[in-house]
Amino acid sequence: MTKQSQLPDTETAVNPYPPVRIVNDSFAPSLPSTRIGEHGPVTDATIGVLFMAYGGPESLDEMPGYLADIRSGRPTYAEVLEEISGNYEAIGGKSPLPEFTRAQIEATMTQLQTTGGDYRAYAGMRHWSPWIEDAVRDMLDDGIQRAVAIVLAPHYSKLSVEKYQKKIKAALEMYHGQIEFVFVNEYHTEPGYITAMADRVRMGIAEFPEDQRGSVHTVLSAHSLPVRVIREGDPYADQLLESARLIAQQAGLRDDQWSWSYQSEGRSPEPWLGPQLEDWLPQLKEERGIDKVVSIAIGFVSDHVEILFDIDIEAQKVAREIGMKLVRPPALNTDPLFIGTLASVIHTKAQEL
Ligand SMILES: C=CC1=C(C)c2cc3[nH]c(cc4nc(cc5[nH]c(cc1n2)c(C)c5CCC(=O)O)C(CCC(=O)O)=C4C)c(C)c3C=C
Ligand SMILES: [Fe+2]
Ligand SMILES: [Fe+2]
Repeated sequence: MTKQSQLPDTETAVNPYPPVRIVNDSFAPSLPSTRIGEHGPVTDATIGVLFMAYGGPESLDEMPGYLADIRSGRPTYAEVLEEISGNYEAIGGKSPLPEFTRAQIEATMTQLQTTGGDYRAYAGMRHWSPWIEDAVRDMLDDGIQRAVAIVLAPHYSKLSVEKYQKKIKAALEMYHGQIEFVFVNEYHTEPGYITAMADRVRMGIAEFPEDQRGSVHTVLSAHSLPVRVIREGDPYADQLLESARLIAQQAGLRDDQWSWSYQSEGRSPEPWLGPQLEDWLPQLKEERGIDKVVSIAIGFVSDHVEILFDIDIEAQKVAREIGMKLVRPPALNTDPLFIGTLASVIHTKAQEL
């Protein structure tokens, strides 16, 4: 999300609302249960796989609760609620993230079944239902003793992956349960992920007429974080650049044919990592005369609001205003190379159990 509303003190807080899902008769959530796919009897050989994702509201009614959780109970102001709800309205009134998450888990489990391992899938969201805590409770109820935990985000940060992992540990304490977990921390240099992203670059360039392709510039981006976090030693920014260089190399881009930017800066007043995509595009145009761009968000593995709104609507608007053609190929979603990567890192990690 962008920093449209830096907040004056005078605004009115509209919550804390409790972060609970509002359910009505016609509501069918994409992830109605933490258990995904076949769930027969658990044996000593069974390995649980806990897939974790950010979570997203599936109706605008859920927005106050969702934001209350993201903001860790700090009040959400009316202007912020209105602005973020407006962003979701612009992309269809709901987050597509839970649906993509389910599809990614189902596809990964199909791949994992070919390894001969007895894997059982669970879904747990960090900021919305079904919660990571629900998944851990269901795993304990099912008698799971050993498990792999993976976040549907390839880069490690103490503000992302570590927080998901801490939720598992807190849930085990809360339920006085014991499961031996091994954690996939990152998979940002896995060849399948890199190749799948490089394919997206090629896909984007192919959208331009053949005689223009040599002058297309690719901007790789990821969610910004406060600069302070990186100064404290967080590996997130280094991992992103490592991925970006590998993707550009794999896509056959020269150094002048690609660049890096951050996106979706949060609202806190401290400095966030930049440049932000919507500032970087005009700079590319002014300083280097670039007017054809492919935009790829390499830190996200599915199409959700940070892409569908922040790039497809906001960055597109900036591009149009400066006479730039911006192409944004689809996110990885259920790309077989990416799904193969997930299955392979999970299976490799499971050997540690
Ligand atoms: C690496 C860090 C982050 C990733 C990846 C990330 C993904 C992500 N975020 C949203 C939606 C929202 N995020 C918001 C705030 C927010 N996000 C991060 C970090 C990552 N998010 C931070 C540090 C913050 C600030 C939190 C705070 O304490 O205020 C918000 C709230 C409003 C806003 O600031 O814009 C939303 C909404 C999605 C959908 C997403 C993708 C999976
Ligand atoms: Fe955001
Ligand atoms: Fe976020």
